[in-house]
Amino acid sequence: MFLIYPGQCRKDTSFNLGVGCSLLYLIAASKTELTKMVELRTEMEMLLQNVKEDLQRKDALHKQFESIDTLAYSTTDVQEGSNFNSWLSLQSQTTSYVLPDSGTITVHDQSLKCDTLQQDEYVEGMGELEAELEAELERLQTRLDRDNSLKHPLQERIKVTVEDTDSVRSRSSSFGEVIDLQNASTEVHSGVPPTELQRRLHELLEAKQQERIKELEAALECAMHKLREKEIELVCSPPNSRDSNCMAEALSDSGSANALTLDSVRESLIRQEDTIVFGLIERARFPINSPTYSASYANIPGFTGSLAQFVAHETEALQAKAGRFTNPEEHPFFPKDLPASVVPSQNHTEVLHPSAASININMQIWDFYFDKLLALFAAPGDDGNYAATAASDLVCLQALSRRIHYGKFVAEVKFKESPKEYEPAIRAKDRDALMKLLTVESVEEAVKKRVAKKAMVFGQEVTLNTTDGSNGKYKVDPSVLSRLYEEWVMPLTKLVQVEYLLRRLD
Ligand SMILES: C=C(O[C@@H]1C=C(C(=O)O)C=C[C@H]1O)C(=O)O
Repeated sequence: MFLIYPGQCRKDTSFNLGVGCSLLYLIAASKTELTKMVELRTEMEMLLQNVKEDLQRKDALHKQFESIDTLAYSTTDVQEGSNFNSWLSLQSQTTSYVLPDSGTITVHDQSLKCDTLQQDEYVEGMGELEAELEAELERLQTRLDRDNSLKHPLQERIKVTVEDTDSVRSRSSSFGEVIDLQNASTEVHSGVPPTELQRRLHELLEAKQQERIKELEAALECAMHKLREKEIELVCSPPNSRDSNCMAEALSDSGSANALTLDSVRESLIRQEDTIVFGLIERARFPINSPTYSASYANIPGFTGSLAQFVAHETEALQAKAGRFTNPEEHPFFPKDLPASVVPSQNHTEVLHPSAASININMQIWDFYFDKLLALFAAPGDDGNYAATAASDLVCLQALSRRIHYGKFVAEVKFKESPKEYEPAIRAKDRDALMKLLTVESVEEAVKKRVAKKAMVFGQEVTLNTTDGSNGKYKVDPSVLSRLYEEWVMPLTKLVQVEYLLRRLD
């Protein structure tokens, strides 16, 4: 059984009222919060929608860029290219930021999950993207402006060149274009394109230059030809070349031994170079023809030796009878058993000391000629012309022998010019000292160069279809001549000089 007091009943009622009010307040507060949340969500949705639209716009722009990138980047420098690349990478980064299902409500749902930091980065990325895009657009515009303005200066340049070049101006009209200098810019602009004008101008200048080059080449060839003629004149006409007798050359007009000078002796040596060069050229007509030098091949009755030896021996025997070796300039290769001269004796001027007759180094000459020199200028092979080959060899050998033994005359002149210098070394039989005294290196250098040149001049293949008459081929390699003189002719000439001087005071 419950007993209800009137005071207790009032208390309960007011408590219930309080709770009810609190609940109402809470409901109202919750509603406000809910409204705020809905507003926030709407704002976020709008924001994302804007971003999405922005991206779509920029995507479209990007595609536009790509379609014109050939134009834009053909003249773009590296920096611009790298800027654009960085713009693209930024764009792709940003795109990937919102890519999953962009354009659907999922974006919104996902965006709603994004924290504040992500949103800040996103907005920042978009700002950069916009800035980059603007920059690219500006660059593109500038490039287009530049391309337009380029045409004008080019025309100006052409105009100036045309004004400056009278001959070119006259030729320009020959192309059917009239370039009016007052209205040049407008005419050129509306007429022939500047690049075409430039190309033609270039062609004209090139043609003119080619013409000039041809003129100069012709003049050069002419000068070379004249030079060559002069060279041949000089080389082929040494002084005192009228007489084939070397002594006669060296003794000059007076014909006395005292008329022999170092200059005249050297002139004679120069003349003898010609004989040697021609001798080698003649021998070079034949290949080596090695049977010529084989004793077993020759098998000549009553003679032991090769065909070359046989020919030399028999030729010398005949020439001895004809008086050849009564001349102090001549030295036989086979002096043993030489027949005496059968011709009236010639009055050879006695220039040399009588002991000179005992000097004959032909064996050394024979050896270096067959063992070393021949293979340097005669082609390998065998054409069967052994007799002619042997005769050619003898001509060379005799020319070399004459030249080398001419050292006796050189030594005599040198001794006569300064006997006091030579006498001590002669008495002391000091070969080295004598060799030093008689050696003149500068003369030797000149000799080597000259004989090589003679090989070029005398031994060139002469043709009619080249301007200078030569095709650059030589019958004997010029370097063989300088080597012949350097290694054998001059050293042996000096050896003869030393030998002569050693006997000079006997
Ligand atoms: C023949 C001379 O003597 C020496 C020998 C030379 C030669 O054989 O060509 C050249 C110079 C000299 O060293 C000379 O002085 O002319």
